[in-house]
Amino acid sequence: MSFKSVPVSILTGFLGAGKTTLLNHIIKENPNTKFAIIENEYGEINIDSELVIKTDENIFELSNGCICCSLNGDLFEVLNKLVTGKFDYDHLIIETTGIADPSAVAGTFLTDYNIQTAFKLDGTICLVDVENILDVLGTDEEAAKQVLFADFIIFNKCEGVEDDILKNVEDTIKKINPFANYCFTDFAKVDSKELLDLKAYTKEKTQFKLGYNISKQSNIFNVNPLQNQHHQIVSQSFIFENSFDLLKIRHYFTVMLMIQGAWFYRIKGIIYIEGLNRKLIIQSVKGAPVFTDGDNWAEDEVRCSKIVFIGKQLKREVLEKGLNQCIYKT
Ligand SMILES: Nc1nc2c(ncn2[C@@H]2O[C@H](COP(=O)(O)OP(=O)(O)OP(=O)(O)O)[C@@H](O)[C@H]2O)c(=O)[nH]1
Repeated sequence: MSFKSVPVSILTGFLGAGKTTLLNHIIKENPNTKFAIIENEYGEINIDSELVIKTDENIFELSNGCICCSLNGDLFEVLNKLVTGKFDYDHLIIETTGIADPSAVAGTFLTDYNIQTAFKLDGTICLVDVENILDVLGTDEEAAKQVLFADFIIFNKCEGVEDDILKNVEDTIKKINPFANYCFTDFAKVDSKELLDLKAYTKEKTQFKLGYNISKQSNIFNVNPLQNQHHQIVSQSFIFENSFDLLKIRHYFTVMLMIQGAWFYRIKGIIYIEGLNRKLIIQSVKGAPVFTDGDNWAEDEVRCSKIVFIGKQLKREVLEKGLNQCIYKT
């Protein structure tokens, strides 16, 4: 049983804003800190945990739902496991889904007496994709909740964005949340020492932030009971055991996003390509796909592809048919 009060940082930000990129940056910048990481993915399969750089961190996955609503019970279970198990860690980082309301996650640490004894919420960090945020704020209220609740805002993906657009984004975000500290960057390169030591949740500030009275006895399952709807945002996850044809799959994603890109908020996948010893990573954030090399397949690893689509009005059978056409054929 651990009796130390471990600091907790919550990473929030809309789909594809750069949360996993920040997480990897934090891990790299702090080799002497042992992190426990909770990865929540809005799909049945968890891609992010495989995209986090491999160290000896303790990584826990919460998939198939959003941490701020249906998965709150699972979060509670992982926290119990961390407290009662033989895990060695100095700091807990929770990467929420891109559509999570971080106040509900923070509430877990502020309303449950046992959890409060073991963990100390340090702060909520929100990634803002400066290229997409204005569009997203207009259509998805989750994005505004994330900005509103943040203690530190990272304006990410700034390279090449014109100054007047940046200024517009900054003004808009400051209107939503004038209290957070913030910085502008690319690939989430920030001073992580400062980020992990925000000390944002003093008792007085907490009550103000959450907007409701905190009772030591309240039950975490009752936090924000009405906010378990994420509009029409759906996720469709696929696992394929057969290998894909490199040219066909690249062509499929490029053309599909060109024609129907508006419906897709986020695509990420780890793809098994015939003839390649490396995994192929596909990423798309409201736009053209980006393909990068992943790690080599380990000798004992079962090769398969995992692909998650998140967006509106996504038809599973159509996606499945398209992907099936890209399977490698001899
Ligand atoms: N050009 C550019 N790409 C970036 C930057 N930061 C992150 N990316 C890329 O944007 C994509 C999404 O980044 P992630 O870190 O996975 O975003 P995320 O917020 O964790 O995504 P979800 O968990 O799906 O919501 C990846 O392909 C990143 O490499 C940046 O500053 N500039």
